[in-house]
Amino acid sequence: MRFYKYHALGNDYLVINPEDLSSQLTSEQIQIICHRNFGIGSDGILLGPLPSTQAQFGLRIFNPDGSEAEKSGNGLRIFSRYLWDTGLVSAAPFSIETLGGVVQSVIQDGGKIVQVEMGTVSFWSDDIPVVGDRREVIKEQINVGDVTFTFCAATIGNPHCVISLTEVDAAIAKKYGSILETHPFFPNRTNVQFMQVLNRHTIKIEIWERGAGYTLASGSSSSAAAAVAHTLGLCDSPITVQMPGGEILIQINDDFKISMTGSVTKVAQGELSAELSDFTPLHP
Ligand SMILES: N[C@@H](CCC[C@H](N)C(=O)O)C(=O)O
Repeated sequence: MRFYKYHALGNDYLVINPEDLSSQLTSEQIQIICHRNFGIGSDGILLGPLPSTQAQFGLRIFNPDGSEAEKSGNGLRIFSRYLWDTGLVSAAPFSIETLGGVVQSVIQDGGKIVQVEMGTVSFWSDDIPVVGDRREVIKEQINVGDVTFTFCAATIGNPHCVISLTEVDAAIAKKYGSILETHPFFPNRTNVQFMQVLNRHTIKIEIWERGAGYTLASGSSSSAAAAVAHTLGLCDSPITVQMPGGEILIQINDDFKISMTGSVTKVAQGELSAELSDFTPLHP
């Protein structure tokens, strides 16, 4: 089975073309392939191009724990670059259908930069989802052990919990991320961002991803956090999102439509050993 490995600001994905699969990928296979020791190692798998009646291409996105994500901003930039590298698209905009909706991509700088129209951010509880009465989830309280955070929740197709603090670092994301990811407020779990506003056009985020854990960058997290900063009146579009892996530019229009621009880097391509698919580690 062929794979193509790319990273987007250190958030790495494997592209697998369904034409190279003899059968559906199982959750266990996804977990092994993504495992940093027992497999190739990645923050997820992009399965495509798939047929679509809504867009030129279809895409399915899987997290390293085997769960399926509705959307992935870095994943969409990487998949767009794969389509460019394989000659399936040109410089003209093209559409991709995901579980979280249809997006439009434009290749820039020979594939090194990709701009994606990510769709519209919603803060409504029934869209995200968040339990409780239907409302926009803005500046609510959430208890994590003996700590209470003020958070906002948003969706850009996948769920996000955004916590604004005066200072953020990797340690706080790693300490509280997994508890917030699986908090009962979020029936489908959630991605988590700890956000520090640096100025009216710049934020810094530390990320704990649903089904992936701590990652160096996230496009959908950047979209959600920037939208929260904007709706709280703390930032104005365009917003540069600083992450450990690098920066993404987020533009927000008056209807909260999000445009995301960021880099993509090709890492490798190769063949997955048949032996790997048969391997079942004791503790994956
Ligand atoms: N890294 C991605 C997010 C991938 C999906 C996320 N883990 C989820 O389950 O929603 C990004 O760049 O958006």
